[in-house]
Amino acid sequence: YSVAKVYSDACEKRPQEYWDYEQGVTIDWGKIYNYEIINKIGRGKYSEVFSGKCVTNDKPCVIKVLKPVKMKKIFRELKILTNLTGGPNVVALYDIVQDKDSKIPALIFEEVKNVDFRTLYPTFKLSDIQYYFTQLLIALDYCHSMGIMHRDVKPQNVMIDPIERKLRLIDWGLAEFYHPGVDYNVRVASRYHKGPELLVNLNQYDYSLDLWSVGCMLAAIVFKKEPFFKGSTNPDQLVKIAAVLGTKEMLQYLAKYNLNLPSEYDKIMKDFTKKPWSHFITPETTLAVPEMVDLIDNLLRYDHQERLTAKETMSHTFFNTKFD
Ligand SMILES: CN1CCn2c1nc1c(Br)c(Br)c(Br)c(Br)c12
Ligand code: NA
Repeated sequence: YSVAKVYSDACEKRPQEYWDYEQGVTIDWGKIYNYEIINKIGRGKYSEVFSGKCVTNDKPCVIKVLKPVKMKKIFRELKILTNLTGGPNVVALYDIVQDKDSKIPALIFEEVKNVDFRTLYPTFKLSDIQYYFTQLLIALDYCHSMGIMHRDVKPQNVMIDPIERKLRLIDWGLAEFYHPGVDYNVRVASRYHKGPELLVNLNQYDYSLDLWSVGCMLAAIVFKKEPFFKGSTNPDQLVKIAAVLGTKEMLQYLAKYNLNLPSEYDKIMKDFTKKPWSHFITPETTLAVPEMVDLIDNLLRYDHQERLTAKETMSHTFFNTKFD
């Protein structure tokens, strides 16, 4: 049994309609003819994404056309977006429109002039990491305080406009409301950013899952290894984690939560010694200052209960040190 260290009562202290999306969501549908599609900018498992324009005010927008999935999942994303929109560094939802014949909802968002992370991150100095990761942590502490885990934190879901120094957390399609004692689906997040709890079927996870993903993002930038844990399959993802954090330490983690290593690991798990973080430092990893390494060490923990919370992370010495 595991309960979140923080914000464990965020949902129960709010009225049922705040978190109960099963009853359906009253949608104040906008008008689809108010929006013009300009270009396709992306496509995922659950949606196609376009740059667009709002014809009434000529403002640019992003149009996320949902692929037909269970209405319950659509209601969940809509409920979460309406609860969070307007919050710090959460992508603003402008409108919800329905394609008249297909009846599929399309979400209209504020536009962020995003620069792809593969181009942007290598330009980061320590002060940029301090600034942008503070903005990301502000968004995460906010959504956690609102009883919501994002569950898909990764560079592709963190839009950054370096000109305006604007950061927005996007794609709340996998986000979920946190309730103590609930067994959650472990098939969430994207492989390279999946926390160990998802890979060992620890279903009672919480907001701390998002902080594992933040740790993966920081380690990839600082140790110049994108992604930091590159598993070829979900089971291999845990092997890649154990190769760094150690196999004995993993077994101690499993024992704490009375979990057995799922059988798919029998043939692939090896007996790895825990690597010191210095193992990843080279003459090129100039960003790997002691304060950063200590921060990464306190995020990339097997045990989700040991990880820093979003608020604790913002108070870590790394964010309170002046780097030249
Ligand atoms: C695949 N790409 C590239 C840029 N971009 C993509 N998906 C986006 C979504 Br969903 C939103 Br909401 C916003 Br805002 C931006 Br910008 C997005
Ligand atoms: Na989105």
